[in-house]
Amino acid sequence: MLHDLRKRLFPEDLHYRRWLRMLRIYALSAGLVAGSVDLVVDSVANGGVEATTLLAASITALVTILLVTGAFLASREIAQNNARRMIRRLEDSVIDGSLPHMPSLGWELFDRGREATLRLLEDRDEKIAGLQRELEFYRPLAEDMPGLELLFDLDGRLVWANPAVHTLTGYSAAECLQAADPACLWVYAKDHGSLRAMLTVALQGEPREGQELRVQHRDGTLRWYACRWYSLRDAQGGICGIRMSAQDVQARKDAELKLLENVAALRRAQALKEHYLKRSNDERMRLAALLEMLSVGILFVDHDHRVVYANQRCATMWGLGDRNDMVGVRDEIVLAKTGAQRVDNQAYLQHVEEVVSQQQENTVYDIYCSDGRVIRERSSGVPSAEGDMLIGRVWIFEDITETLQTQARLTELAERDPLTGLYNRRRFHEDLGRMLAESNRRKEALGLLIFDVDNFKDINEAHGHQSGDEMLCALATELRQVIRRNELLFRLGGDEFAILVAQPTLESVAYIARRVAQRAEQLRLEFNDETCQLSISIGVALAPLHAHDVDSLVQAADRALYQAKADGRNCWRMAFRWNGEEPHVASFISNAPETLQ
Ligand SMILES: Nc1nc2c(ncn2[C@@H]2O[C@H](COP(=O)(O)OP(=O)(O)OP(=O)(O)O)[C@@H](O)[C@H]2O)c(=O)[nH]1
Repeated sequence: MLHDLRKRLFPEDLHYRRWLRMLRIYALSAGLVAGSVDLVVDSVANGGVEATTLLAASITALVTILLVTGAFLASREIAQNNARRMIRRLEDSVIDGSLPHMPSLGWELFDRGREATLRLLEDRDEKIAGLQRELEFYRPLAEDMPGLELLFDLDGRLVWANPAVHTLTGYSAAECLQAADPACLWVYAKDHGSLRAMLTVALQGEPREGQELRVQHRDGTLRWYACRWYSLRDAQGGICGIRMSAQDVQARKDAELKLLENVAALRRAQALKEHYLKRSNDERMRLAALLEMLSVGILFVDHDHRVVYANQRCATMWGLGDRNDMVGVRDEIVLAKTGAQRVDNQAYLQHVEEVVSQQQENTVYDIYCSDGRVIRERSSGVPSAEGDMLIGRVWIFEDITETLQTQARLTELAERDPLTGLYNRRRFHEDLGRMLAESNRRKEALGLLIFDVDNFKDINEAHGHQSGDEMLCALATELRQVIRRNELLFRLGGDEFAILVAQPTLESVAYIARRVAQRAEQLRLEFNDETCQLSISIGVALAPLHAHDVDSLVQAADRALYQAKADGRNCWRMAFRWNGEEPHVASFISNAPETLQ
């Protein structure tokens, strides 16, 4: 049995011999103990113990104790050596991954330990096999990852790279592993520092996400990658390596770049828009201030017929209160509210209807108000910025009452003779042209009487210029009373006057000439207690009887007047009938009206 045990557990003889030697020592010790005990027993049985016997027995016992102690120590060393040897075998088997040859020692304690160890090892093998299967399962996943997958050890050395590294960088996994600085083999030079910083942080157990760097392919092209760093931990939780997982984000980078460009373009556009908006607002404020300062009322109505803008002048002009209250109100409401102020509201509404429906441009319409005001209205369509449509209509209201009054006064001044208050030569020519045209159009006659005070120079010289003025004024006043509704009296200048007669007959103008001459003759004025009297000479011409146009009609009347002067004054003469030749002056005198017939 010992031999078998030796062969199974200790192939070397050294330990066996030591063990055998120990057994012999035990046997010898047992013999010595038995001999000494036998000697002492014999001595006791023989009736006494001799000193020599006792000494011999004592020495024998002492030797026996020493032998047993030595055997015990030797067997303990052997046991320890055997245990160490088994442990070494276990360690070896753990290292090379094989189950150790552990035969039974035949001792219960050792065998229990052996069986427990074998169970542990079998468990370990099963786990290893399981891990192996898992590894085989996951390996394709790791190797087929589309991005870069790299493993670094704790010294930052690359220990594994997935096959995709070849496609993505142009360097094979083997080339990467052999390179002195494999990561920097294909990381863009400007990003080497970033990569080292990321690796350092990851090795410190603080991996970060979202860091990006550029990978430069062997062919020189650059692409952006997003890196994720993971700490690989062992069973005790300590960091045993670093995994870097990098995904191509070039498309996202391109999109981001495009987005940034678009955002920049948008910002520029926004800034430009704000700039123009500010300018537009400034412009609007300036325009609003300008519109408020204008003396005209301004009303803008959009194409939906609602008031969009009205200045305060407009609101005040039409008695509509605050201009802001007008905004948003329909134009028909505004027209209705202001209708009572217009003399002929119906005509105005019709005008507005025509202007709006026919989209008339730059129309002018004078609105006569019941309070005496005259408001001139102008309107025009407002085109859109594109110019393809009208966005509304602007109405401008100008109170021209004062203007018209001033104009009337100026016209009066320009057309009136300041001395006598009669219409002057300018107005005479205007009215003559207008009435002659009207007469021609209606195929009616027009009569012209031109008369001159006889020897007025003498009156001036005799009584003074002032007296001459007074005489002229008195004559004008007198003749005003003679003039009828269809007759107009003018002072042509100096002592010369004229009368225009609408729709005359030869009889009627003769009658007027007589009447005028008589009233002039009857006029009496006192100068320096001296009664003064005057007479006039009259030239008469009719259109179209004696002339067809203004100049020839005046000329005919002038010639008749000249004839009256030549015939001794204080008479009237009529031009000859016009027969296409030079008109001849009639030789009728004022006190012979019957000869007209
Ligand atoms: N007082 C006064 N005299 C005027 C005015 N305008 C012109 N005269 C004068 O009127 C006179 C007109 O004279 P004439 O018409 O040429 O001659 P006349 O003396 O009237 O003689 P006949 O016309 O030939 O009958 C001139 O002496 C002018 O100086 C005026 O406004 N006031």
